[in-house]
Amino acid sequence: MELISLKNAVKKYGSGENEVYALNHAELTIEEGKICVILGPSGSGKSTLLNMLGGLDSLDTGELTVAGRKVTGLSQDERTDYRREDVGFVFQFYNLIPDLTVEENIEVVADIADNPLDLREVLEALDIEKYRRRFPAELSGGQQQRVAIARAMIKNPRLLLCDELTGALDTKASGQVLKFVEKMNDQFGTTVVIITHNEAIAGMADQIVRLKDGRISGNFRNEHRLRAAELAL
Ligand SMILES: Nc1ncnc2c1ncn2[C@@H]1O[C@H](COP(=O)(O)OP(=O)(O)OP(=O)(O)O)[C@@H](O)[C@H]1O
Repeated sequence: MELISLKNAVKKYGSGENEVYALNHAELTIEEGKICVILGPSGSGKSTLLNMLGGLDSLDTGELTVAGRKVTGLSQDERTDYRREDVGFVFQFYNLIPDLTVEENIEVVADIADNPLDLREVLEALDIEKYRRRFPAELSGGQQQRVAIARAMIKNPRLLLCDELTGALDTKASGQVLKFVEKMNDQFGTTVVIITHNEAIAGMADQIVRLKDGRISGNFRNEHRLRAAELAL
């Protein structure tokens, strides 16, 4: 079943000579329960696309539907509801709250979720139970990213959006973090969209999308999907 449908998406920045099409009539569908990796050079529109999918920004023209909800045309408040209910975000730099413990970082999101997962289940799934009373600064980058994934997953989102989630990690920690992303997809059935510069990550995708100058320049089903543990990062 289709989770995401993006039709004729246009997003422009600037005007006159400085006008840039960050998305230029982009069309994309992503099936529920799949892992989709979006690749593209710097400036190709990856972050713009992710911001649209996550309801952080709105299109100039075109239509986005996620889980049957028409995201284009939602008011600011409705978009906030969409993000809160349906989308988990993971960014390159973890964005954890430094003064809260691991557990508290996750709980603050659980508290505003309509239908959160069980905290213990999420801590166990990401193998971070042992760090629950630590503060972010007491953890390695890879461990912090696992906490960030837990925080995104606790609300049981339909969609997990990951923006360069291994960009600040070494190869070993990157592999570990990707294994946990794959586990979220397996265990909770969450649809995952990963935006990255790293071509090797595409190996774990069911769907590989390439962006160039705001256009979808490639969109393939990956028939020979690798497990995250097999990636040559
Ligand atoms: N707020 C903005 N104001 C003006 N131009 C913008 C803005 N955001 C993005 N752009 C432009 O839109 C285009 C797409 O940018 P975007 O950040 O989506 O690309 P990207 O593929 O994510 O790049 P990177 O990999 O460097 O993050 C670029 O030309 C960028 O300069």
